[in-house]
Amino acid sequence: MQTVKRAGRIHGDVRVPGDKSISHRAVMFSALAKGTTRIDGFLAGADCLSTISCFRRLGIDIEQNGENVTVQGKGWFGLTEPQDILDIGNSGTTIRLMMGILSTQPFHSVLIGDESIARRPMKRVTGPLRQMGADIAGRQNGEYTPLSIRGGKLNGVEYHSPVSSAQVKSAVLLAGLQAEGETVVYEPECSRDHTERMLRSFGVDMESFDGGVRVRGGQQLISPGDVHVPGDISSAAFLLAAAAIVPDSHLMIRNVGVNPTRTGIIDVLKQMGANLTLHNEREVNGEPVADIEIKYAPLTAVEIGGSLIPRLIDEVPVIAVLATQAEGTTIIRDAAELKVKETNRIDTVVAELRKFGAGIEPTEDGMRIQGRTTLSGAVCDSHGDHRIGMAMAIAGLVAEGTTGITQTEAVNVSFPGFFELIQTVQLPDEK
Ligand SMILES: O=C(O)C1=C[C@@H](OP(=O)(O)O)[C@@H](O)[C@H](O)C1
Ligand SMILES: C=C(OP(=O)(O)O)C(=O)O
Repeated sequence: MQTVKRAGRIHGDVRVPGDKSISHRAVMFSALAKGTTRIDGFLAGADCLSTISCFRRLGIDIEQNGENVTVQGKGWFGLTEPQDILDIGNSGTTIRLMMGILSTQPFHSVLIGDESIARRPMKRVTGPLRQMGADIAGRQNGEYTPLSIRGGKLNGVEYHSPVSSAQVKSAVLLAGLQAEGETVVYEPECSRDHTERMLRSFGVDMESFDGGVRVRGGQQLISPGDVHVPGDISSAAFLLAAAAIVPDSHLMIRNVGVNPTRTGIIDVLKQMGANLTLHNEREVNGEPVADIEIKYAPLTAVEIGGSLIPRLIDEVPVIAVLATQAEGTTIIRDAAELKVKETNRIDTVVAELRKFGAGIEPTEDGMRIQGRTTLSGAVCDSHGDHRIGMAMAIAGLVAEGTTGITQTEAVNVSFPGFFELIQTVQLPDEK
């Protein structure tokens, strides 16, 4: 069991590991482009390592040394039929994007993952890919893993996704890249656009418009040679939250990706009254990057919903922690997608924060959190969900006494070194 003690203050000048979404795509697209691509800043977390292992099984030579990865791409149709099943571990991004890619390949493959993945819905991807002509089988008619895909010739599709999901959008666009004709994906609210940005840096022509993305089939990827992955704003969010709720804190986080489809957490922190500034704003590989400085300031409650939700979906667990320390009632709505992440994050956040004495209620599509509350150290569980484990650790930094968290190995999915890093940025509470 990992323990966290109430912190005196949070201070320092740090970096966080590479962006998970960008790291997955960097490996996938490099494998699909002919020639050598060097990736730096790669997230060597369990999810992105699953992506590497799957592409090795598809015949791609990948050398990985910590944050440095070299991929010997063989072109879109250079992949070979895997001799064994492809195990994507805990990673929803890996399985859904690979479904799109494998649907275009002239061979058979089988995808499995862990028990959390086995509960996550896949019809949202199986459905449009079948419409395009892919032959996919799986439990409950393709809703759940294991999934078996026999790829082949696809036709373009005009797909109106009922959910705002970058994984759905990316899977359909990737399949569309090798389909006959044009593929258009519409979504209710704009989800993260790393696929579109990185594919453009690999020479693909695609049009983003209000409400969707359009791509023409029959395009090949051309490696840019190097891909630089910025720090993950979803990981930085835990440190930003810590500095936002522990009095007297002052923290600088360098080299963080600030793509506007991901910066909902910055908007929310500012709206709550946090003293937060972006420095040295620049663009790297078509992705906006900045250094983020935050100083403690008292917080007030917020209402969060609508188009903001996809821009902060993975940050909701830690936003709930922030809300326990903000004056007033915070309401989060339009976030039913939380129910189909690694855990049902509405249920797990509510159950675990209640152990600290937080005033938090689940709703149909979100939660309602009463602030500000004095939290008491508790023994809580990550439920095997990295973001829940880290959010509870941040709660532990303001809770009276000591907090214990079980199943914390899950944090390696997206933030290896998390507990060591929060140790280095905190001064002990001397009260
Ligand atoms: O495309 C991606 O890299 C991701 C998309 C999001 O999922 P959805 O597409 O299911 O919203 C997000 O929650 C996940 O952590 C990463
Ligand atoms: C939901 C997440 O990832 P994935 O869907 O890739 O498992 C996450 O990282 O919070």
